[in-house]
Parts: sequence; structure tokens; C-alpha cells
Amino acid sequence: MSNSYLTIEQVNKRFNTGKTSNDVLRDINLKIERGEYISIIGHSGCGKSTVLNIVAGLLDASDGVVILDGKEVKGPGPERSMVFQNHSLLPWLTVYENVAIAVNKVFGSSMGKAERDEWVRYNLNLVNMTHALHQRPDEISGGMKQRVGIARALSMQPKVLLLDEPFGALDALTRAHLQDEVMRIQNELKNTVMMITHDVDEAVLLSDRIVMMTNGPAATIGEVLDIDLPRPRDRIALADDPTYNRYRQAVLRFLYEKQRKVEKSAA
Ligand SMILES: Nc1ncnc2c1ncn2[C@@H]1O[C@H](COP(=O)(O)OP(=O)(O)OP(=O)(O)O)[C@@H](O)[C@H]1O
Repeated sequence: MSNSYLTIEQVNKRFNTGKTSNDVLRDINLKIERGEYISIIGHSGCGKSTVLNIVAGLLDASDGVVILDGKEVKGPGPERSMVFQNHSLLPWLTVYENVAIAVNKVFGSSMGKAERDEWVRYNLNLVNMTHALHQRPDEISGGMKQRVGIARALSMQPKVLLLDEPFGALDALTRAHLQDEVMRIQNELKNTVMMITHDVDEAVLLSDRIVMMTNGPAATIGEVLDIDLPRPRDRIALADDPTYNRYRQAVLRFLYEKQRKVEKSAA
């Protein structure tokens, strides 16, 4: 298998607890090109977070490798920054400081103080948060916290941005607004992104490809769907677009027909 920008090759994952071994992932193979936006969708518990955690280096694969930009992933690193569903800001630091702490850690030796300050502000400006620089996490809304988390992840200039249900805890309107912001930022920065989602519309709207996982145990990639919709994408215009709806139906069919059958036959 030749390498792409990000290659997941023959990855298996078993969790061993006491005498029992739980085969969670089997034969995960995926190649992601630089600048691609990939979503991973699948039923709860199939192993989506496990895949992302292996790419993040937070978990080791039992077999197989992850190669990013020619280097094997071994342990966590700032070139693979992660945003979680439940914002993980440090509550005692301000919005500015939450991003600055990451910037100082990653670029402390290579950027001067003024340059670091400018970079923190640049990233907070990308997510429209410069009005709240000196507020603390408990003084801002859930959507604002997620924006700061995204700014913090982007500020590390990751080679791949890993989003674990980043909009999952938000109300529908805030979620839509933040999805639009992420699409705008993606258009501007052309990041390589892997995002876990349970939301079919979110997957189709944001992605270049949707990776659909089979049910566990021993979950694997069932189908990969190319989303060939021009960008920038407008959610309202797409609601009536036949191609958009065809993609949507393909994902729904996978999740609720094909994977339900697997569940029944396994029972
Ligand atoms: N540290 C661990 N030790 C043992 N089993 C684990 C561990 N982490 C995850 N698992 C198991 O691996 C399976 C996949 O979990 P994972 O969190 O990756 O699924 P998921 O698809 O992300 O789920 P959800 O959509 O509900 O977040 C589950 O059966 C889970 O119980």
C-alpha cells in the first residue's frame, strides 16, 4: 500500500481486560490526502473514537500502523490536534490564555513574544472570538467554548485536525452556525480533517468523503462515499438539491438498512 498524506494501514485494536479480549477494530485501511475533510460515521460503540484516538496517538493500535506525512505515529503530538465534544478548556484561564498556552508550548522557542500574541489573536479571529479575549470559560456559551477549542487546535498548525463530535453537545442553531464557520475556515486554510459525527446532514455538508463503519465487535470500514458537491456549500440551497439528497440517503441506507441487517444476523 503506497502512502498518502495520512495512511491508516491494517489497523486492528483489541482491548484486553483481565482474561477477556475485546476485538474492537479489524482491518482498518484508509488513505487521506492533504486538505481532505473526512467524516467517520457509524452506530454508537462501533469504534469511531478508537480510530481517532489511534490517529491522535492517545491509543496504540494492536496491529498495523498510522503514517502521517511520511512518519509513523507514535504517541500524541501537536501535529495532530484534537477537539472533543465536551470542550476541554482550562477553566481558570481566559479565552486568550487558553489559546496562548498551546501556542507557547508549540512555538515558544521559534516565535517571538509579539509574533505569538499576533498568532493567538489571528486564530481567535478566525472563529470570531476576539470580542471575548479576557472572559473565562464559565462566562461564555457552549458554542463559544467550542470555537475557542477549535482556535486552540488550529493555533498548533496541525497536519491533521481531529474532531470528535465537535458540535454534538450544541443546540441545532448554534451547531449550524459553527458548521458554517468550520466550512469557511476550511475553505481558507485547507486543513486535513478527520471528524466523527452521528449527524448524517453534518457529514454530507462538511465532507469530501464519508467513511461508514460497520457495527462492532471487530468493526471495520464498510463503505466510503465521495461527496462531489461544489464548495462553498450553502445548507439552504442544498436542502432541495437532488445530489445532496442522494448522498444523504446513501448514508441513511448504510446505517439503518445494511448495518441493521448485520445486527440481526449476529443476534
Ligand atoms: N479503554 C477501553 N477499554 C476497553 N474497552 C474499550 C475502551 N475504549 C473503548 N472500548 C470499547 O471499544 C468499543 C468502541 O468504543 P468507541 O468509544 O471507540 O466507540 P464509538 O463508535 O466512538 O462510540 P460512540 O459513538 O458511542 O461515542 C466499545 O465497545 C467500547 O466499550
